[in-house]
Parts: sequence; C-alpha cells; structure tokens
Amino acid sequence: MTEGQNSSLAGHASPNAGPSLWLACIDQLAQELPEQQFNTWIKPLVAQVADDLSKVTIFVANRFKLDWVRAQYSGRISGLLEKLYGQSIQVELALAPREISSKRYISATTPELGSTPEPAGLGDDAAPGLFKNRLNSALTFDTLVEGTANRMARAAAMHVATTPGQLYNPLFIYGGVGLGKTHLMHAVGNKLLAERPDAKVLYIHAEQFVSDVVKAYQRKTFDEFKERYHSLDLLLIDDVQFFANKDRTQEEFFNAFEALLAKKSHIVMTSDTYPKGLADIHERLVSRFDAGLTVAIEPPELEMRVAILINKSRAEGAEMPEEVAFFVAKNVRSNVRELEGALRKILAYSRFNQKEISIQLARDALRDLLSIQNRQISVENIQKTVADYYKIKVADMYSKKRPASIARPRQIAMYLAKELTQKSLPEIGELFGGRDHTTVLHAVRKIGGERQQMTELNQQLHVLEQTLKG
Ligand SMILES: Nc1ncnc2c1ncn2[C@@H]1O[C@H](COP(=O)(O)OP(=O)(O)OP(=O)(O)O)[C@@H](O)[C@H]1O
Repeated sequence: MTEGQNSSLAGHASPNAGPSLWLACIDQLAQELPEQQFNTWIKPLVAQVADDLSKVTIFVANRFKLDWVRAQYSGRISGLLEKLYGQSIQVELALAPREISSKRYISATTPELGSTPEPAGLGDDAAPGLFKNRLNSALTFDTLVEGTANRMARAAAMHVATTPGQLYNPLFIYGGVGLGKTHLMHAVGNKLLAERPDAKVLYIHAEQFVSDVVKAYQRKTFDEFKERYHSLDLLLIDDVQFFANKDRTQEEFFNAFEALLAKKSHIVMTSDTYPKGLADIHERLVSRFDAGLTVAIEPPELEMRVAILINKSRAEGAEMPEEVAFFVAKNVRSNVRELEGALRKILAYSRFNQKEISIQLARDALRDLLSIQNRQISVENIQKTVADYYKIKVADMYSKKRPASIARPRQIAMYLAKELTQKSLPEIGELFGGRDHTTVLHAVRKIGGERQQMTELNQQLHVLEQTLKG
C-alpha cells in the first residue's frame, strides 16, 4: 500500500469512525462476494482499527486461514478500505489473540445498527440454572419503525407480547429477506420479559434447533432436550423453512409445539414464505403453523424507508436531512438491511471526509451501489424476466394482444417497471408498445392493490423482484 498523501484527519476521527469504516468494508464485500465465500472467509474476520484510522489489523483464527485470506482477499480488502476512507491505510493480518472478545475489536456481527447476534440455542451452554434467552435487547418495538408494510404483523406481535398464550397462537410471520421479521420476534421477547422478568423466553434460529436435535441424538439426551424446550413460556423460532427435509427435527418440533400449546405457552415463527408455500415440511406441521394467525411483512414503502433512515441515523448520532433520506430511500428499495448498509456507508463517508450529509455526499458514498442498480434494472430486463417467468414471448410485452394470459404478465411488468426503475409513466408506456400513461397507471394501481390481498401474487412478485435485483 502507498503512504498516505493526506494525513490531515489523523487523530481527529470520531470514536465511531473505525467501526463504521470496517463495517462499511464488510458490507461491500457481502455484496460483491458469493454468499458461501463471504460466510466462510470474511464474516469470521475481526478487526482492530487504530484510533487515528492509520492502520487496520485483521485477526484470523488460524495459520491456514491466515494464508488463505492473505492470498485471496487482502488486496481487495486494502483497496476497499482505501476507497472508503479516501486515503491510504495500512492493513495488517495477524493470528487472533485470546482476548479477541474485547470491545475494541469489531467483527461482522458486532451488534451495531441493531444487527442480530449469532444464532445459538440451548445446546452446550445451557448450564443448569443459567438460562440464556438469546435476545438482542436493542431489537425492541421502540426501535422498529411502523408503516403499512408491517402494521398488521406489528399489531399482532404487540398483542402476543402483552397477552401471551391467548389469541394468535402460533403467530406465523413471513416475508422476504431483511424486512424486520427477526427484529419483530426479539421485540416480542423483550417486551414480555420487561413485563414478566421471570418468563422463560427463548429466541432460536431454526438451524440451531436442528443442531440441538442432532446433539441430543448423538448424546442420547432427548429427555433433557424435551425438558428444556417444553418448559418455555415463549418460543421464538426464526426461519422455519430450514426444517425442510429434516424429518427427525420436524418430529421433535412437532412434539415441542404440541406440548407448548397445551400449556398455553406462545410460539412465534418466521419464514420466507406462508405456511402452505413451505416445501418439504410435513403436512401436519404446516397445518398447525397455519392454525393461529399468519401475517406478512411487505417491503417498506417509501415514507417508511425515509423514517427508518432518519431514525437510524439519529440513533448513530447524526442528522440526515429529509431530502437526503428521500434520495436514498428512492434508490435503495429492496429491504431494510440494504438501507442500513447504505446508511453505514454514508455515515462513514461523512465522518472520514468531515463533510455534512447532503445529496451529493450520499451520491458519492453510494456510487457503486447506484451504478449497479442502474445497470441491472432496465425496463427491457424486466420485460424479459417477467416474460420468461410467465412463459410468454417478450414480443407480447409490446403487442396489442389482450388475452388474460398475456395482459396480466404485461401489467405485472409495468408495475415492476414503475417500482424498480426511475422511468415515468409515459416513458414506461412508450416502452410497452406505445401505450398511454393511463394504461400504465391502471396496471400499477391494480397490481399494487391485488398484491396486498393475494398471497400468491405477492410471492410471485417477491421472486421476480429478487431475480431482477440479482
Ligand atoms: N421497520 C423497521 N424499523 C427499524 N429497523 C428495521 C425495520 N425492519 C427491519 N429493520 C432492521 O433491518 C435489519 C434486518 O431486519 P431483520 O434481521 O429483522 O430481517 P429479517 O426479515 O429477519 O430477514 P432475514 O429473513 O434475512 O433473516 C435489522 O437490523 C432490523 O433491525
């Protein structure tokens, strides 16, 4: 790495600048690398950033990993840090010391901006008398912004938190990635505990439940396992789609489910799809999942995204002007996790460069993200993806044909064009074979309205949106 040309910031960085810089770098790598690679090599890295931001030391667990990370990723990490900081930084790799849990170190899962702690269950660390509920105390109803997208789910969750074991049992919350399902679950647990500190609450990710079943199997400790799970007052279980094809886990979960319901304990579950949409889960479980209340969380609407940005930025000690929040919210639409990533980049950029948050600064901080979006989502791309999905010809997108099998996918494509691109209604009409803007408006309203009512259509739109966003 080259020596810094400008060291004027040395010694003047804010206390949050180091963590923000490293987390912004991690966010960027999460977007650039395949998930598997990111999870294996980057996520476990822990960094220590010098107070004057002159040096970042990255700790790696063992020698083998150290060599691999150095060979494969160190150049990229240095380049990214330099780009984010705007001047050179010395990057060093080292073997992790024992005291790595000290607060001065930052890992990809450091609970900043409300991130969720690593999933963990009752497994090894559930020593007698010491019950870990695994709740993240930062994820509360107070920090969850309410909007049309999550109103129903939030109201139901609040009801469960205040009067558990009564209505809506189980509560099944579903929706796409990063929309706040996990947050809502933790909020239920935290609220119940605030009112009844003795309540036995457990948050667990479905994968950890699977791993607990495996351990109980290996160690022949099913009695202990049952005693622990069946004695809960509130079980919060995340991402139950992970139970697919795991027969023994499903059986144990079924038993726990029945036992908890019988004693009026409450169960809250999340998933990426509604119960009947779950693949490879036994019918008897699916029907039980659906027997309480099933609610969706939708992608947040514009005003909600703006409110989330302003709130989260305030929580980080920075004021984001409304016009900047609107600019960011219009450009980052998919989910809240991405909004948080964008916010982190903006805050880091503003801190390092000691500049006020403005639209121009946001544009600079997010330039990679904005250019990827502009490159990827074009109306042509949408037309092709929707035509493929509904098995019609791309040419039918511009044709005058009217049978429902063609007209409906065309309306869906128009709706997505309005949602995912910056094009105006007349421009979209033009790209759909010279149609009038009122035709496009009609399609946008119709599909938008039906989306709220029809689960199946909503799922299809989720799939299309995820495909288009890559
Ligand atoms: N309405 C909201 N207000 C404030 N923060 C939110 C809101 N919705 C989501 N978040 C934040 O966005 C991030 C992602 O949310 P969360 O982890 O709960 O998503 P999820 O739906 O469980 O996603 P996944 O399916 O990927 O686990 C979290 O940091 C969460 O605190």
